[in-house]
Amino acid sequence: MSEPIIQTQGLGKTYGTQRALDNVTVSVPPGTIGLLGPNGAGKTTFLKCLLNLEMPTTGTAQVLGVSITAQNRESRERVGYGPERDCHIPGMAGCEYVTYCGQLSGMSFHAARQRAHEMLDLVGMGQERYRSIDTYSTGMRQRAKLAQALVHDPKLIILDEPTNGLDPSGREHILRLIGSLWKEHGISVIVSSHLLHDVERICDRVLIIANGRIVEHASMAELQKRRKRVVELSPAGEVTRYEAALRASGHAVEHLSNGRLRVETQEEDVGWLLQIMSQHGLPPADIFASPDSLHGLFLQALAKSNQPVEAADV
Ligand SMILES: Nc1ncnc2c1ncn2[C@@H]1O[C@H](COP(=O)(O)OP(=O)(O)OP(=O)(O)O)[C@@H](O)[C@H]1O
Repeated sequence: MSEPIIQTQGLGKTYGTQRALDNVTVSVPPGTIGLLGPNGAGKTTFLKCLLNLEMPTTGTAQVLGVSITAQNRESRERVGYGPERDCHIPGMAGCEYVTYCGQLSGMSFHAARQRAHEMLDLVGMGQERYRSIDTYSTGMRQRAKLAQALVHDPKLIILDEPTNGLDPSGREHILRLIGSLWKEHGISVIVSSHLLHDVERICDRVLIIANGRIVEHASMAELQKRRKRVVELSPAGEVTRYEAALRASGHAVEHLSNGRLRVETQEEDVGWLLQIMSQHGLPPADIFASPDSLHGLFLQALAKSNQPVEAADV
């Protein structure tokens, strides 16, 4: 198995009396990793501790095998960061800013300038790169932020809400790009997001954090295996007969207030349901099958942690 990109042992962070991170021990292999959790769960604190931007109160951690408290240039050269908030320098043009970030990470001016233009091309930024970032739209700022995270050719980039404020086509472009970084360039990505669908699309591994603790850490493949689909059945009449038939074949059935019957299954299709209906001579009914994937697992993980979830979090 490859070297973990992140390893933590009992990592904790307290602000005054607020425990933002609580005894986190985790080992994360390379790839595209989604960091999920509701507001205030501790995602940003976790990332900032890994980046040595916050000093943990307890525990230790290594990023790409290097202790986070070792203030060495090497770790800055190998890790890129796109923070949630704007981080540009007022008055600087996009290309000047990305070049400057490359220099801060140890590149010469000429190498940084060349690479800045390549990265601005990659994120889909055109001639706007010569304008002051102060005049940029939210989408353009997000692109500039991603370009600066990549400018020094890091082995790992850490992105906090990288698609915030992007319109659908901009979001699609950036998501595809982030999704390709590991597969095509060997750059691991840790992406913190509220958008479960985005994470599900581009990540091969998920960490869920709640109340400062990791409550789930699994590959997408493992999650797929655990995934349950929800099937709802809307019979035209004789609901009790459908219910009895489903129960007789060993299914737990929930009777919903809208008259539908709800069943959980691990089957990909509804052939099993059609078979039961046919065996019991039941007339056709409307069937609604929904893939209850990451969304359901997210809620289950949070329920275990007792962290309340706001509608906006899912
Ligand atoms: N500098 C700080 N001083 C005091 N409390 C803080 C500070 N930074 C974070 N916190 C608190 O620590 C907890 C975790 O915050 P954090 O920003 O890490 O959560 P998050 O999961 O990134 O949230 P969001 O999704 O809303 O950005 C919250 O209760 C927050 O209010």
